[in-house]
Amino acid sequence: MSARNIARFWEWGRKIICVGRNYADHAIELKNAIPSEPVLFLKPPSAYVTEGSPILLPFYTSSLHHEVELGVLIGKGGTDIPQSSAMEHVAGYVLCLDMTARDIQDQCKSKGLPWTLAKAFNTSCPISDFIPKEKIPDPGNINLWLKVNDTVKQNGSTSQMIFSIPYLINYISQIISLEEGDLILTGTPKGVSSVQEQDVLQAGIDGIVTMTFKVDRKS
Ligand SMILES: O=C([O-])CC(=O)C(=O)O
Ligand SMILES: [Mg+2]
Repeated sequence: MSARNIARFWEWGRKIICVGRNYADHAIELKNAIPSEPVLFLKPPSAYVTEGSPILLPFYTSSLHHEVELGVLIGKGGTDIPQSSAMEHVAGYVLCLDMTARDIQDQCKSKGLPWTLAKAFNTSCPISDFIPKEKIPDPGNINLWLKVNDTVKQNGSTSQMIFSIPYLINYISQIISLEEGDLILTGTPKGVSSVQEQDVLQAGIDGIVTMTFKVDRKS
């Protein structure tokens, strides 16, 4: 069997672990408390979508939001990974969108129900090309941006994260063992807003990567 290619990790069927409220400015814009420990939720691998395919509006939402996030790709698995060696477990990065049915999430929050319908639907995790680790020497200080139809909506630095990447790898791996090919979405800065059918979303990491996705409705 030929060696698997980490650059096509989304085909491996591994976990997508998402961190919520990791930027104070975004927690505040949605009137959430600033967390004292990371807020975690999951997306299934069927949430992945790559450039060339559209983001599909779920039929049950009227408020689909974009959230641009840095994705950290695990290259070496582990349990109880110490912060001091956490970065040795990283293979690289991807730019991600944590697409969120905000109206459904609000309903789930008020009813005390899980966020699965709001966060885990097909195409809820658009991703860029794989970015090898060496291309981002300091992932704690890069700029993420997102435009909807050429209007800038989000523009924030990963230096604003409440919980750093080593902290998140240590915290998550004490609860959910990490495996090669798992992806951690590290949360979104402020500026989330709703998108409509036929909108074009462009996102990037300054100097590193850009990606473009169209929003469509399932035919
Ligand atoms: O706002 C949310 O839904 C939580 C979240 O995913 C984030 O902060 O990135
Ligand atoms: Mg998010």
